[in-house]
Amino acid sequence: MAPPNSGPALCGIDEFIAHDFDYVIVGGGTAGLVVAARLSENPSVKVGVIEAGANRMDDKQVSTPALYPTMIGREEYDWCMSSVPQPNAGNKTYSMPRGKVLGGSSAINYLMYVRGSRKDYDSWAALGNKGWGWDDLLPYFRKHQTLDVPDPKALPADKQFMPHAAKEKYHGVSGPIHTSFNDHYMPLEEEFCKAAYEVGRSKKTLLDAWSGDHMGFYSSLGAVDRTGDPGTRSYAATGYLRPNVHRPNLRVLTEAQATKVLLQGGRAVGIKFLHYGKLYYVKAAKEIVLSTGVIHTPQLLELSGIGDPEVLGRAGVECVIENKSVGANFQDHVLGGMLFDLKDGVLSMDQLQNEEYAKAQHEIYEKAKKGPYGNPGMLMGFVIVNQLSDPTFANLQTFCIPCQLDLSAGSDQVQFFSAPPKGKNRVSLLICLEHPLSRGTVHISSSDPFKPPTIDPGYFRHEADAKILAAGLKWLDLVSKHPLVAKSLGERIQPPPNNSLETEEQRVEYVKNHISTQYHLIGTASMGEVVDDRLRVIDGKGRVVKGLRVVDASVFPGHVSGNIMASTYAVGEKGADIIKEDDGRYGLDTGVSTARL
Ligand SMILES: Cc1cc2nc3c(=O)[nH]c(=O)nc-3n(C[C@H](O)[C@H](O)[C@H](O)COP(=O)(O)OP(=O)(O)OC[C@H]3O[C@@H](n4cnc5c(N)ncnc54)[C@H](O)[C@@H]3O)c2cc1C
Repeated sequence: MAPPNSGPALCGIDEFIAHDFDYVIVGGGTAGLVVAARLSENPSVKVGVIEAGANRMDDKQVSTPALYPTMIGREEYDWCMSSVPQPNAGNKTYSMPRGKVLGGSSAINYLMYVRGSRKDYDSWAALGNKGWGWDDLLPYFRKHQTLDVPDPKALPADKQFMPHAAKEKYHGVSGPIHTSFNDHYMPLEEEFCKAAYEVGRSKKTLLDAWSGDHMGFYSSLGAVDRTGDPGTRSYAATGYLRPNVHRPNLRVLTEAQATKVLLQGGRAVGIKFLHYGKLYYVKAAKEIVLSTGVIHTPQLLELSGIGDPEVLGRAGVECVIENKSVGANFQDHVLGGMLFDLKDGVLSMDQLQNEEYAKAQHEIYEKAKKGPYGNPGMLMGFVIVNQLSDPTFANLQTFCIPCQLDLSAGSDQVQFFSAPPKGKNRVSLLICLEHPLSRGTVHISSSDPFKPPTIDPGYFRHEADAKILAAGLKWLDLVSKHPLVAKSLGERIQPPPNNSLETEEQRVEYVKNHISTQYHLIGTASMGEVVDDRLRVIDGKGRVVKGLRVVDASVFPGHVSGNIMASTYAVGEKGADIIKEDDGRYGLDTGVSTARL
């Protein structure tokens, strides 16, 4: 039985401003709620959280796993931001969905629970960020996770399809975020998996895709709870806040937007924020922790006078602390691929367009929390294209998602999820660039905190990125022609059949004009540049700004292969342990060494 979705910690404005906080966390999202939960474990430490979105823990759009597309582009859930036109990607502007709700992007994301490869994190450490390699982070991956162990009888016979997790070594058994394998999938997913192994000539020894080696193809874990609150999304609000809403030393204010970090003598002392049209201030005796995510963290730093003097000057903000790296190093995973009609009788999630089928499945979900509504698409894999072959380091991720995802409208997320023509069942075969060489920026263009920052993802700024994605498209074309997959496919809808993929030039041209974001933004307050390896904000000369840290996905210094929610939780957990260690009030047994093993 899940605990209640509200409690004293979720308070109103009068109570919030009446508190004296040690720590104020700005952004009650994926990482922010991890930090809030961990710091408030000590009852004598007072923690406040300011979140712009609302508490939607009671909302079925959030809790029903397969309803994720219905939240994109709606202001109750999504910040609804867009990029500037991308000259190397069809000159289009691209939607940049971000969760504006308690739990942040973990409340609206696609729930895929993936970890990068060992080498991804070892590269962070190799850049000089001490303590951020794979071996350092593994305890924090385990600490945030509960692996809901599936009933072996319910699993497919093919162990490659759902690699049995070696839970003792790589997985947590009592962390706040539940992860599980799907208990409903389409036969086509299993066949795609087998075909991809044959085409990819990958090794077949995948033991555990969460062990720092995820090469291969499989149905992934998802952040779906199958034991505590079965069939529902497990996310930062349900995992890290819900069990702690009774804590007297934790207060969370929702629908409050921070507009500035208050600095006094070079030290962060408080936050200015707006709540229902009224301005307020709140102080932090110890620290301010920015966890507002990859777009809003650089925005808040810049609005507060921390950044590149030229950028700040153009926006009419006085530079107080110079650091030219704020808002730079933006990276995203770019998604391309193909769309096929399925042959008559082969079903996909698009069948949910059929009212009768949808009603029947909805009833099954309501009663048993099973069926397509409780099981978002999870079939994925990691591939290496030959020109960049390092056997441990995937440069492409692939997906077989049993529904239409319209890449011809990939710049507009609402259209991307549009339904196929009535009666059609479709499948999307996707390929995603994992380690882009292109870099983008996120900067303010005005001192108005309510004007969204200028987001320039820099898609395909580096020509090699389009070539790697195009090589992935060629690989995907081969998988689609493998007899195991081809037997279910009807007409190729995208690229249209007359759009040849024979030459590299044709493939590059195609991918440049048919991409979507995979929503894996990172890097705008990069470790080593904007924060040090203890996540303290630094100036351009490496000097620490007292009382101010960043803990969210903006601190990732380089990209990881795979979806990044799990890495963000791990960064949140490790960030919290670092803060505890520096605080000195948590006792010896709550430091880094105690991450549960
Ligand atoms: C649509 C979508 C699908 C995705 N799918 C997957 C997936 O399947 N698997 C996966 O691993 N990853 C996925 N991701 C990525 C992953 O969810 C994010 O990278 C991660 O959750 C980011 O965490 P964060 O803590 O950095 O930011 P967020 O979780 O976005 O948290 C930031 C919080 O700060 C709040 N905030 C911002 N500005 C202010 C302000 N000024 N004042 C107060 N509050 C503010 C926001 O409202 C938000 O709650 C997806 C992301 C999206 C958007």
